[in-house]
Amino acid sequence: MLSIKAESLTKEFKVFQSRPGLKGAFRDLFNRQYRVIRAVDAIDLSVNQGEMVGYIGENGAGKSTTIKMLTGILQPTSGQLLVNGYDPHGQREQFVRTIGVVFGQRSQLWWDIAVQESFRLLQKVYRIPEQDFKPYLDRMIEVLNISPLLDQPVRKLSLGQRMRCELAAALIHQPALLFLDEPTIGLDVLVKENIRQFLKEINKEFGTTILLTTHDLADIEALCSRVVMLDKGKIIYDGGLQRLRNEWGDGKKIHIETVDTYTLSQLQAQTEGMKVHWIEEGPMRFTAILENGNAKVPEVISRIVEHVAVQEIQIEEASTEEIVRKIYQEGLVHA
Ligand SMILES: Nc1ncnc2c1ncn2[C@@H]1O[C@H](COP(=O)(O)OP(=O)(O)OP(=O)(O)O)[C@@H](O)[C@H]1O
Repeated sequence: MLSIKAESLTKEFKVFQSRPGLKGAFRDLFNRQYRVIRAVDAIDLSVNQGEMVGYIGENGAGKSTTIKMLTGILQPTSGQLLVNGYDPHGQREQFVRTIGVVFGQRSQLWWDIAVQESFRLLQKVYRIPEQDFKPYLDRMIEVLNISPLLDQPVRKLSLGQRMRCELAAALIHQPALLFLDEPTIGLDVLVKENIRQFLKEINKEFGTTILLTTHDLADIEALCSRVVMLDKGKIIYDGGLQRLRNEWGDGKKIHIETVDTYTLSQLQAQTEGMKVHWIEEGPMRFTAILENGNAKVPEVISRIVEHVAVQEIQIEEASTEEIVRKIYQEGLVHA
């Protein structure tokens, strides 16, 4: 079953443009001029139930605008959109019961009341029967380790504590789809790791679909097997994290330490016909740089170990962060 189905989804904003000078301001009074910004430009996106998808892009790429349409906050300018089988904007009331939302900067908990009171209020908002509410909430409290925080007002919590409570609040009605916008921003390493672990668990146990928007690519690496990359309102990559690495992560390096002394040409000879560039790092240390998906690491290694006495081998892969930076710099469509 599809959680999200978007076809040619587009959002345009009309932005008022003022003319310079006093004369311009006067003319603006009678005849306003607008410029149209296409924040999201005819995107097609299908997400299956249970998938964990990373939605990434530079500032202003159109991520928030997409999420706002997917959560029903904004009405699309054009295109088709079904989320959990609903039109998010048109059928908002039924639709919101099927999603959970965590927007890093905004809270859905009431600031001045104790956390558990917020949970109770949300139970009423979503009309969750007590027999469903209690055991599930107890489970969240345990896994997220928020029991000591329940009787504290939200304003007294640290960011990491609040984030864990936000997650419990977003999941209190057991939504099929969870939207996360920068869920680990500003958190320390340990809390980040706990939250990632928790998200993996709920995805596995309840089959919750997760759409994650983040600038922290470590979140994506830890959680998502699929990445959708947006640039100027268009999807420029939609596929596996591994494919992204294979296609863009050129410069994959193999560091080799040999037992005996070899010349550079002896090593070069082993990978003849392959797109491998060799560098001599020291008397018995060499580096092979593999070109973009053409030369495969296992094949290079097996050719080397057949004829060269090797002491140590180390493989260095480009990080997702480097790959993404490169894609934006080169501005090429590889998908
Ligand atoms: N309400 C609005 N009115 C006019 N323009 C808008 C509005 N909201 C967004 N935009 C414009 O649409 C484009 C996409 O913005 P959006 O906030 O979706 O990007 P983003 O990828 O979420 O960026 P960031 O990572 O900075 O949050 C930008 O050019 C932005 O200025």
